[in-house]
Amino acid sequence: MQLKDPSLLKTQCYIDGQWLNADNGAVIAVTNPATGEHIADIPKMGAAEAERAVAAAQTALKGWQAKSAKERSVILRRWFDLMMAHQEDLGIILTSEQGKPLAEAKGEIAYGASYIEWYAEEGKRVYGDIIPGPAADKRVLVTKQPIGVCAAITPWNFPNAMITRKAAPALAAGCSFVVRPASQTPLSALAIAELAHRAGIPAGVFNVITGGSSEIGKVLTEDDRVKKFSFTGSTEVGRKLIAQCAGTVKKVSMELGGNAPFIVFNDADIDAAVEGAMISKYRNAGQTCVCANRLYVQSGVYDAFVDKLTAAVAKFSVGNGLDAGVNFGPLIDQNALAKVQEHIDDAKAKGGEVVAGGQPHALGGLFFQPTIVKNVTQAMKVAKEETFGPLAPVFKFEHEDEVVGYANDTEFGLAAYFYSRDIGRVVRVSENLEYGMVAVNTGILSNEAAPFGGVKQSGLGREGSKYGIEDYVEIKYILLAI
Ligand SMILES: NC(=O)C1=CN([C@@H]2O[C@H](COP(=O)(O)OP(=O)(O)OC[C@H]3O[C@@H](n4cnc5c(N)ncnc54)[C@H](OP(=O)(O)O)[C@@H]3O)[C@@H](O)[C@H]2O)C=CC1
Ligand SMILES: O=C(O)CCCC(=O)O
Repeated sequence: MQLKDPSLLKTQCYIDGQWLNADNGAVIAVTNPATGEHIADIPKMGAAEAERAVAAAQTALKGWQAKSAKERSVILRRWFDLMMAHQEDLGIILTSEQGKPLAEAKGEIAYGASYIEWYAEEGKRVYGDIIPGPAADKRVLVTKQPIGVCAAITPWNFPNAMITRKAAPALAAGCSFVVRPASQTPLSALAIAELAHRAGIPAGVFNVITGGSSEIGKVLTEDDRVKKFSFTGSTEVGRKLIAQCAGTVKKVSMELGGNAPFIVFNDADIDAAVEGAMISKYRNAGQTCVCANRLYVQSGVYDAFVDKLTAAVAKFSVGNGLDAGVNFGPLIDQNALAKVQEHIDDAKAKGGEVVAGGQPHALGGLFFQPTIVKNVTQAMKVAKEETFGPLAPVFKFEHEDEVVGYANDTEFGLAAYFYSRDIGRVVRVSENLEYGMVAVNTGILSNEAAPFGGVKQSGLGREGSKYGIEDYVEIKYILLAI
């Protein structure tokens, strides 16, 4: 890895301001999904080290919450500046462990850093209220206080932004934080810790621990010192972690699976819809929870849309994300490839027609061809399950009510997209889609100013925006008799 600042490549955990190995010296290998090359070994820590990280966060809490919001803001702003100053190196580390093309990785660094910038400001605006009391001699005061030690488990698909999106509001509110990143992508998390150290975040306020997911997860969800737990990942694991948090009645936030519909009506701007589908479907090789999973196209524009999408997909340059010109990287692992292939095979067996891709890429390894299948129906697996890969299944529909019914026929409710130029339809469909986020005439909706999150089994809580910090504070009511 050619870094301008090689000291950003950390291979130890960051606990209580110290760089540490696992007690027993065990390690986990990190490999580059594009090349299979071994990049680093990181500590395989367990319950004992996790308890120490929680203890450090508990000890550091007092000093951090005693600082003024403005003092915390100055430190967070420094963290943001450092992240942007090292955007190129952080991008290279991210691409090397995760696979997404370098331009996308650098985009994620800026996106991740934007949450730190946002909450450096928002932390100063955690307002309370003074409410007229129930009697003339009473005043009701409402204040918001940091919830306490916060913990998080994050996934491999956004190794930087899924950490900053949780840590920034926590730290801005005056909480301390322990994160356990995915074992496939720990190096981005450790680089973030190095920059937290350089920014002057006090020891114990921000901790990164790598290692066994169930062992560490058990401590982070069951230790009573942790007051708030946040997770991004699959719905299956999320359910388990919510249950584990129940024993100590922790506040939880969950960003879980999606099954995003992407609807194109006859009155849409088809070129804009194709452009939106390209980014919504194929960003990060289809591995985001807000990726379009089901493309519903009205019959009048179905053939034109499929033809234009097929032409656009043919222009992808697949390869190692660090190579110039590459804009489509590998998948994360063999399980991911197998799931994409399973969904394609199921669709083909039930009458779907592959019009682009359809199989592993000639480059071999973890590369899969960007794929489009047409003549897809509700009977196929792709209608119900999240593919989390580069497969665009295109369904045909006739009527607005029919497609809204299909779109809502899922236990998930994270993101939905649609294209239409009819203002009445835009309002109706936006209101009728049972999703936490709806994008109209655009294929990308994530930004730090907006509340990111889902309804139904896609999760609990919101991240980003003025709403995101609410999860990291407790409301205290003080009754004042005068
Ligand atoms: N909402 C989203 O953004 C994401 C959704 N997904 C969905 O999940 C599917 C499977 O992906 P996968 O990576 O396996 O997702 P997981 O939900 O299994 O992994 C997400 C994170 O949870 C950790 N984890 C897994 N099991 C436990 C456990 N029992 N206790 C504590 N932590 C745990 C993982 O650790 P480890 O390091 O061991 O993997 C990782 O850090 C994808 O195909 C996709 O459909 C996946 C990732 C992100
Ligand atoms: O897949 C995810 O959970 C990360 C969301 C990506 C985004 O913020 O757009």
